[in-house]
Amino acid sequence: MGTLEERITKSETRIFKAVFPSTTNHYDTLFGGTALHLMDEVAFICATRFSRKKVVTISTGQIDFRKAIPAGTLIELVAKVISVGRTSCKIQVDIFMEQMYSELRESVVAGTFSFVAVDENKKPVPILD
Ligand SMILES: CCCCCCCCCCCCCCCC(=O)SCCNC(=O)CCNC(=O)[C@H](O)C(C)(C)COP(=O)(O)OP(=O)(O)OC[C@H]1O[C@@H](n2cnc3c(N)ncnc32)[C@H](O)[C@@H]1OP(=O)(O)O
Repeated sequence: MGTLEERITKSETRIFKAVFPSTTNHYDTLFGGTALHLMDEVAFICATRFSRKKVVTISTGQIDFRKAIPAGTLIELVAKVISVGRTSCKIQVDIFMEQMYSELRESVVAGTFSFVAVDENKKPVPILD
């Protein structure tokens, strides 16, 4: 099991994607709904790896789209547990954009997602045993 800090470190979750035209809008930048979908997915994986329990999304915090993400770039989503309650945990998700053919990398989107651990009757249970 390990300490709380070890669990948080171990559950940090990263996903890379290439931004292809199939995921972009009429401005040729990543569709916001696609970004939200990917953020919820990586946050869900992080919360699941942290708790190793069934979790559901209870809320999202403010999501800041600081820069548009053009087609033809790479993105990395990084999810990390930032707070732990009795039945819930909050996950910070950052999206970093990278150029394909240079080392340029910058933080472009950030937000938080909260999850609650639930039992088979969908009732909240402790997030950690
Ligand atoms: C195009 C290709 C498609 C491909 C496809 C791939 C899909 C790739 C996507 C993957 C993504 C996966 C994501 C899956 C996860 C869902 O999809 S879940 C679906 C959406 N979520 C739901 O339906 C949940 C609905 N809500 C509920 O069922 C109930 O509110 C819950 C969660 C069981 C909680 O019940 P409750 O009685 O309200 O709980 P209560 O005891 O009051 O509070 C429980 C905890 O929540 C906290 N809480 C309550 N309200 C809030 C709030 N507003 N904010 C923060 N914390 C709160 C409380 O403080 C408490 O925390 P602790 O202090 O114990 O730590």
